Formats: sequence, C-alpha cells, structure tokens
Amino acid sequence: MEKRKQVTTRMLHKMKEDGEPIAMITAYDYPSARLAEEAGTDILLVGDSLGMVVLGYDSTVPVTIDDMVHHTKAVSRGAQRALVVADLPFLTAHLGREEALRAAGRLMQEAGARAVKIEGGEEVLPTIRACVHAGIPVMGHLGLTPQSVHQLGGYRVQGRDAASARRLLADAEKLVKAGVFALVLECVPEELAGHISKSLPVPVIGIGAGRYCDGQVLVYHDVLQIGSTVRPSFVQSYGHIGEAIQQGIQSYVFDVKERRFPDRQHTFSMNADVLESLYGGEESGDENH
Ligand SMILES: Nc1nc(=O)c2c([nH]1)NC[C@@H]1CN(c3ccc(C(=O)N[C@@H](CCC(=O)O)C(=O)O)cc3)CN21
Ligand SMILES: CC(C)C(=O)C(=O)O
Ligand SMILES: [Mg+2]
Repeated sequence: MEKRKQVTTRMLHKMKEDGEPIAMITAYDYPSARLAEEAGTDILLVGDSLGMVVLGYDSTVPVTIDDMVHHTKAVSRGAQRALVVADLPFLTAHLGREEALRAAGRLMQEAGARAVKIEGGEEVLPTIRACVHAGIPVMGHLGLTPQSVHQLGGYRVQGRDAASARRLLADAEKLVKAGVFALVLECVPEELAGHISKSLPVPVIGIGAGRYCDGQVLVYHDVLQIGSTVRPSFVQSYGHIGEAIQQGIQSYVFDVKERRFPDRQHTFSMNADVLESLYGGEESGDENH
C-alpha cells in the first residue's frame, strides 16, 4: 500500500508561513482515527477529553496515563498521514522531570504518539524543556486549561482583562523559548488569539479562540454531535451522528422484538441428512412458531 507523506512539525511550520490553515480534531479509537485521517485531518489529538466523551467522567481530572496509552495505541494504528499528538494527563507535568519524561516516553514508545501536548505556562517550563531535550516534540496549551477546571471555577473564557491577556502572551513566548512546536489556545478572545498567532513563530491552533489562529481544533464528538455532556458555544457541528446511531439501534431493537430479524439470509442451516438423523426430519425452524 502506498503511504502518503506523514505530517511533520516542519510541515506545520511551513503551513503557517504559507497561510494554510491547519485542521486538527480529537480521536480516541481506531475507527475515529481512520475516518478523520481519510477526511484529510492534519493532526489527530488523543485528548484527555476522552475522559468526558468516551469514559463518562465529568472532567478530565480522573484520566490516567494508562487510559491515555490505551487510547493512543488505537489511534496510532488508524493513522498514516496525520500527526498523532497525545495529551499528558492531569498532574503528570508537575511530578518532576523524570515522571513527566516517563509518561511522555510511554505515549511515544508504547503507544505510537509522535508528539505530546502539555497544559500550562510558566509552571510547566522545566517539564517542557526536559521533553524537548529528550527529542519529544511538545505542543503547548494555554488559555482555558481544562485540567485546572476546579481552580478556574468552571470552563470560562480566559484572557479577557488586560493583566491576564498580557500574562497569556508572556507565557506563550516562554513556551516558544522552551521549544514547543505549536500551541493550542483555548477559549480566549479572538483579538488576543490573533495577536498571539501573529507574534509567535510557531503555529497557534485555536479552540474557541476565533478566526485569526493558524489552525483549529475541535472535539470529534462535538463536530459530529455524538452524545457529549458539555456543549461549548464555540462548537460548530457538521453532522448528527448520535441521532443516526440511536435511530439505527432503535430499528434493530424493533426488528428483534417483532421477530423481523434475523431473516433467512442471516442464518445457517444443517444438511438435510444430518437433520434427518438428529430429529427424524419432523422439525424445521419454520414450524417452530
Ligand atoms: N465534548 C467536549 N468538548 C470540549 O471542547 C471539551 C471537552 N468535551 N472536555 C474537555 C474540555 C472542556 N471544554 C470546555 C467545556 C465547556 C466550555 C464552555 O461551555 N464554555 C463557555 C464559556 C462561557 C464564558 O466564560 O463566557 C461557553 O459558552 O462556551 C468550554 C470548554 C473543552 N473540552
Ligand atoms: C480540547 C482539546 C484541545 C484537548 O485538549 C482535548 O481534547 O483534551
Ligand atoms: Mg486536553
């Protein structure tokens, strides 16, 4: 099979230079990775949002490195061209360089990620530097950082006042100095996101960060409306797949209850002689009910 050219961090920088928008979406398993890849996605993010959209937690805080490895493995198997990025889960970046490197190493070596994403600014710089020095491409994540939801007091827009906007830009610049190859900006005013995108030499990928970023990312289940519990106002959905799934399963349940399924073409039969020797030929499925 011909393998298409893999997306690299260098290609992403070129895309920023050329003004070509970067399309990123989350994926959590093999089929979603295949479908997103076939649809032309540049970056597949194995987001810790998987805790909320596929594991049923009410935040990303309970997600473990084992969860991330498990799902990243599945996504990596489904990805050929797209760059697979995996989130470092809650706390991992704060447990010291060694712990963070071990976790990032598992995502790369065991699970096949080609980069990791780390939430936070100033406070995670040593971790980011350690990963970059070890040859692990790191994507930053500023603005609304969902792993800090309990500290932020909810999923709120960040960087609205002058002081926090300045802090955000300063953090972004420090992340670039520490070596991130790209930055996710979540839930910030578009003027700020635009200014940061213009100021930084690396691609800025927005989610709820407006029109002036170098790329966009959304959660798979939001794009397709597959039963997500949160409904951020920055989401645009491009399908009603949850509804389609429910309708399909409803029809299946109906057919089972009405004995319309299975039909002849879905069943296996015995040869007549075997049937004869077993039951004397007096019984056949059709007369059973
Ligand atoms: N399905 C899903 N989509 C996501 O984008 C997502 C997750 N899950 N889980 C992890 C985090 C949580 N995220 C969220 C969740 C809610 C809002 C939200 O409702 N924000 C308000 C902002 C209100 C304000 O401060 O003015 C909004 O109206 O969008 C934003 C991001 C982003 N991530
Ligand atoms: C929302 C994106 C950026 C993310 O971090 C996730 O899906 O976990
Ligand atoms: Mg995340």
